[in-house]
Amino acid sequence: MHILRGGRRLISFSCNDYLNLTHHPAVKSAAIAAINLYGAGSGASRLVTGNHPLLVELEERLARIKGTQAACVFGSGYLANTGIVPTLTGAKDLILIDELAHACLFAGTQLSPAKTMVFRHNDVAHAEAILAASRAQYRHALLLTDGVFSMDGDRAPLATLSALCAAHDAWLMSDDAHGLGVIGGGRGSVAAAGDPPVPLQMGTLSKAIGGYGGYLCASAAVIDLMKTRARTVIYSTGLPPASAGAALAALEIIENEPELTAKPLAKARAFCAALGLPEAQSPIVPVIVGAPEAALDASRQLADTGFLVTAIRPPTVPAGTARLRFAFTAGHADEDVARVAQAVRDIVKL
Ligand SMILES: Cc1ncc(COP(=O)(O)O)c(C=O)c1O
Repeated sequence: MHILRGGRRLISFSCNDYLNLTHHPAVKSAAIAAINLYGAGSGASRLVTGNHPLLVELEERLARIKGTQAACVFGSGYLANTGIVPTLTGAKDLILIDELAHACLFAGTQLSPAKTMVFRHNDVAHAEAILAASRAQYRHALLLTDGVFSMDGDRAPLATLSALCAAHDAWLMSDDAHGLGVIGGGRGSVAAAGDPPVPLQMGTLSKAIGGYGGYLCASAAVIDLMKTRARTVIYSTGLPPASAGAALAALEIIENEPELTAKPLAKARAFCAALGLPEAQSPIVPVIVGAPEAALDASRQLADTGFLVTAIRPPTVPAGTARLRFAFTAGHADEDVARVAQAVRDIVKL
């Protein structure tokens, strides 16, 4: 939560370590124990000799939390998305993707020969219009969305998208990188949406889980396909034991400490209430400033006040929407949330 920058100790509102598990004693001990037992690295692709028992345990646990038949762990969230999308789609298929979906979902579409069409952000009617006009010309259709959008903090309408996909015989895939551990009682964005059918639930172990790695939770048939076909599984070294061990310990905490998992969203909501912003839907709150220089300047001024809040600029976000991106964690003191809100009020014209 604290970061040393240029010799100064700043309170960070820019870290995705929502539950502060990167430094949790049980998580660190589990990583050390995994190294002691299985070594520092996995030594090879999982298909060769890199498939240590902790990965299997982790997959079982992720599948249980997400309520799917099975799961596949990848080296990272980026590797997951760039592996999953081209494994599921071919030249005769159609991909629909939300315009604000994460860069690595777009990277996945670039690795697929399928036709890709972009729908307006969270605009189910636009996605429906595309499916109504085009679905029949393609073999399979895959709709891609973030569950929680990483730069805006809003959530996808997963229940409506699920119904849309069912009506048009399309697969729905959600990226829950910023949902697991912090919404839906800790189970993520699908749970928060009331558990609608979402057959492909991807995520990362690098944010609320506090470590590193990616995953897909899905049916046993899809997971078998990933483990035998996804290039980022087959041709990449298995996740190191320490990361798997740490993730298992983190998930144990997430499943057993609902009051902890509720905190980041509560802090984000207190911040929004203090500034008169719309209620936060996740621990991520953007304060849109507009011009890139203005965002950089506001970030510098906040640093002078003792807060690290990174400016996010195009091309990461659309032109004209440069912003301060706040990420709230369980460990942020209520006084610091109030103080940073006051600083924003002083620095940014809202
Ligand atoms: C929505 C989303 N998906 C995927 C990723 C990539 O995950 P990883 O950092 O594990 O590669 C990120 C961020 O890093 C993200 O914000």
